Amino acid sequence: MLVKVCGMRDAAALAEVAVLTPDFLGFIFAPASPRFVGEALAPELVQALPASIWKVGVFVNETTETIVTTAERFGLAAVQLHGQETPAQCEELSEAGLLVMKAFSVGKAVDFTALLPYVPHCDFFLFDTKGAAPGGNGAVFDWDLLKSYNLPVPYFLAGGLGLEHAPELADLRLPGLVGVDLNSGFETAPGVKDATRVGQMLKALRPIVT
Ligand SMILES: O=C(O)c1ccccc1N[C@@H]1O[C@H](COP(=O)(O)O)[C@@H](O)[C@H]1O
Repeated sequence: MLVKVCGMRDAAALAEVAVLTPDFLGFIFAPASPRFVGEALAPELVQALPASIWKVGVFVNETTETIVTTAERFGLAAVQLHGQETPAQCEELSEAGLLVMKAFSVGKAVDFTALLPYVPHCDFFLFDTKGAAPGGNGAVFDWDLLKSYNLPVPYFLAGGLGLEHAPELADLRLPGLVGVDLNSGFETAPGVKDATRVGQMLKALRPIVT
């Protein structure tokens, strides 16, 4: 199971979590989020992270130009699009050399056919719980809705995941599921990850991590 730890904005916590070598580290560039990177992290700090960790910029309805400029500034190799971004914008970002992860909000039902135009332009999908904010709502959705997923794009499961979900996630088998996204459930304050809890989750999901 791939693990993405999202919403990094505290330099000390970032250093502690990076040592645990999650597969992906996420940085939020949505100004309305309490996890907005803003001036909290120097670009050089993000650029200096181990090359083995994918650095992901999370954006909500930003222009392609802003996303590409931010990615270059922080040395991001991947983008997570967490708003109403179009398939055409996914294509532009993919052509700019970025790994593209398109997030979709899940409510009481999902229509996977609506995702078909995104298939050729995305490396991953991410399913998150529909809520008041575009992301980071800290709520879990009904994972059974993903049992009928039949598209060729692998996806991450997100939305309110916490350490209490570790046993269920370790055994979870859903078509297309390749990873999980850890965010507000692993914080001592918004944007301050608790490396101890992240480490425990990694150990549960990737038992070879010591
Ligand atoms: O975390 C945020 O503040 C945020 C803001 C805007 C877009 C995405 C955001 N986070 C993403 O939301 C999901 C679920 O987070 P949570 O576990 O419910 O806190 C996750 O993919 C984050 O990357």
